[in-house]
Amino acid sequence: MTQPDIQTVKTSHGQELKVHTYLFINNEFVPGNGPLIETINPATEEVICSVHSASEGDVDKAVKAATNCFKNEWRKTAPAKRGLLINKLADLMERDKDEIATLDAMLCYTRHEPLGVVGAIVPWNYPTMMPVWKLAPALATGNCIVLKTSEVTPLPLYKFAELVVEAGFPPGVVNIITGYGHTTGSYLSSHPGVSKMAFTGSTVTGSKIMESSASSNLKKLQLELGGKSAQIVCADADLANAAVQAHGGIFNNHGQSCNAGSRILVQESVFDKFMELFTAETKKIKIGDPFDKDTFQGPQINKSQFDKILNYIKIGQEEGATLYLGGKRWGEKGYYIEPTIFTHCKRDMRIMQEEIFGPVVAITTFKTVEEAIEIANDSKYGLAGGVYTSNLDTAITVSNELQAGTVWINCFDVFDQSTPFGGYKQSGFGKELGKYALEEYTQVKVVKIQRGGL
Ligand SMILES: NC(=O)C1=CN([C@@H]2O[C@H](COP(=O)(O)OP(=O)(O)OC[C@H]3O[C@@H](n4cnc5c(N)ncnc54)[C@H](O)[C@@H]3O)[C@@H](O)[C@H]2O)C=CC1
Ligand code: BAL
Repeated sequence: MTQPDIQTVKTSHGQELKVHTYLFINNEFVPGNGPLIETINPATEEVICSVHSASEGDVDKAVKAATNCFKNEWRKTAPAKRGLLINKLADLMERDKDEIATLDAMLCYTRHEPLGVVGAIVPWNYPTMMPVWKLAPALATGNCIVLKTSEVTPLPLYKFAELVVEAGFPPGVVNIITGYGHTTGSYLSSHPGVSKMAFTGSTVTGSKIMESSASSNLKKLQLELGGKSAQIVCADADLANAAVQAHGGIFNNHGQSCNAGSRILVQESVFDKFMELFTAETKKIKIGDPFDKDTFQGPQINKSQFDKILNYIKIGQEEGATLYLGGKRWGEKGYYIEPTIFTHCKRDMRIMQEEIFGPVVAITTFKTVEEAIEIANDSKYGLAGGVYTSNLDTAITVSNELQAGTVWINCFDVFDQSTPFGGYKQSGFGKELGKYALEEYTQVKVVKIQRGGL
């Protein structure tokens, strides 16, 4: 026989309280379908009461209630109204504080503590910047770090290591190692002495690191993974600006950026004009020696990336996209690839879905902003996105609706160390930069003190 929701219980001081023992779903106390769970008074070892537990069906009900409310109401409720409700709840808690305090502890505070030894694994595309994005918040919050550079670009970090010594850091605070991913990287991410892994690289490797974390010691994780970011060019945009920004958005660092705007969606009515401006911008690219100050585009990082990119260019042609510009090796020596533009791309083509990580952009058209949002979100990735428009409503609608961790408006690839960066969906989780990064490298301890005993 099921017990009533409200039970009268006695505290160890003999005080009588009425407590709920049912589940709270959709603002109602409802009986749970799991077994009853006894609440034990740890001071007396006596049963205070039994509470209902949730079966899988109850969990489904609670998730469904939260999902419905999130979609249809709470997400759209004005922050001011949310504030009023939260304030009202606070007033009610204050009114009933004695009762709540009896059921809880009395004096309570939190401490943000370092995690201990942080492991970091970085890629080759920004060999100094990616490590620094991890080192700075890790050290500032009191952690020590073991950082594995990419086996392809170890050198800058060893120069950095010299500066660590010169600056006077105690030995052991910063440790930098190099090695292959499947050996050194895998060992580091499985190491029981490491409390957290911070990783930037491919989504495939990110999921391996998640497995290593799960099977070793449940390390806290921060994963900054791949991307296939969309740049949406609306008909009302300043097209000259859009062409310049979208160009940098894809071709900066030869396309070797996780946030590269490698899909460009152009509103049908301005397609020809945009292509004229964008192509003119692309043709200005000076390819050559990376040490020459006029060079915009140097070689790709290595033969394997070079081959991979050329293979994607072949795939794009085979899939029926129009090769509008470039598409070949540049020169005869070095891993140079011509800046390459595909047009008439279909959203399910591999060049629209997969991270190429090279100077290759896939362009398609759209009729309405709603359609552009749908195409942009049709990706397993969600790192970044952009919209070019002169309409504030459009800018706000697109930035609200894009499933991406960063949205640029009338610009692209703009970074600032005070604003956080990180992905949605399979672009990973956790934030780098800004104060959010500090949270990634700390754990919060709650201290509750029973007053009177001290
Ligand atoms: N989103 C981003 O920032 C990056 C994305 N990529 C994508 O990944 C593709 C392949 O490039 P890769 O250099 O092979 O990327 P990757 O993700 O395999 O390598 C990045 C880092 O992870 C390490 N690593 C590899 N396997 C590991 C494992 N099993 N356990 C622990 N660490 C491991 C590597 O040694 C390197 O330090 C690129 O074409 C590009 O599409 C690559 C680099 C950065
Ligand atoms: N563009 C900076 C972040 C990255 O590509 O990894």
